[in-house]
Amino acid sequence: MKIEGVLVPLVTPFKNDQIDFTSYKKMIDYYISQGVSGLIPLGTTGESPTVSEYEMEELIEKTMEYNNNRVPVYVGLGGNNTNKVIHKLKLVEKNKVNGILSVCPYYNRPGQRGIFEHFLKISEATSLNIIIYNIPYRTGRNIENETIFKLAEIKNIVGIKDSCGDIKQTTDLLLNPPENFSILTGEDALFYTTLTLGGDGGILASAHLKTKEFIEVFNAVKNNNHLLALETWKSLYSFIPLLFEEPNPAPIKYCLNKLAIIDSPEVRLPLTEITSQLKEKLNKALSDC
Ligand SMILES: O=C(O)C1=N[C@H](C(=O)O)C[C@H](O)C1
Repeated sequence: MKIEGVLVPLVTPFKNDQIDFTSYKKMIDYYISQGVSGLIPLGTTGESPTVSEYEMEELIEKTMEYNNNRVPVYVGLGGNNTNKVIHKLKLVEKNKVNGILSVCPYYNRPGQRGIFEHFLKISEATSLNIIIYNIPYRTGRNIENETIFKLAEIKNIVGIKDSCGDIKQTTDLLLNPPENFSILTGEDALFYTTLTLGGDGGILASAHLKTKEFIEVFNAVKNNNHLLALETWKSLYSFIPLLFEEPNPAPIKYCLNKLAIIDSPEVRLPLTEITSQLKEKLNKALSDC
């Protein structure tokens, strides 16, 4: 079954450096009420690099408890040590998640064969569905379309979160979509473009804000109402870059705190609070939220 629509890679709210589960439950209830198609804890936006294994287990359990089978849940689980990722699978499989979002190995910069073998070994170690995550500007490595086509033939590799940063590569993939394989953008500014080229949706940090508008763009394109889709997209297009002007998710957490959705905007080092200049810009942008 295709994964489609707007999926939110949930921030992990902290308060005094502890996970703030009260805010987290409020977020989950809020985004489900807005009509999102899925939740993704422990993505980049969830500050996965600075969440401990113990916190990860608790966060997944609480996600499933608060979600209560309302929408699909895909957990961010990736790394650059294949055996370590496989070891961590056990922490995820205890819960009835729909699958994992697994980032291309980073820092050790494997070749295409290594990238393929990495995901093949993970796919053989679990029955969970896997969405592969291609984001060269973070990992230092691009998963080429040729590798994606080979990975798409593996039964439980069910889709890709495409942040390849190359519109030709993205277009070539979208115009030659593998069968039973969902193509979701992770490049927020390309959400509308991805949909018009036949993409299935997006995993969008920016959809923490103006969530209904993102969903309206998706629904309008699916209903071939491109006038409405484009008009709605124009209202979002200038807002999105503000949320990435400083390292994600600090700008988003600032906005969620201003909107009283989370109790604190704190992030964990090496991420830091946003500058007063960006706060001013976001306050202006939020005034019409
Ligand atoms: O956490 C995610 O998933 C996403 N992370 C991207 C990033 O921060 O590079 C942005 C995208 O919206 C989703």
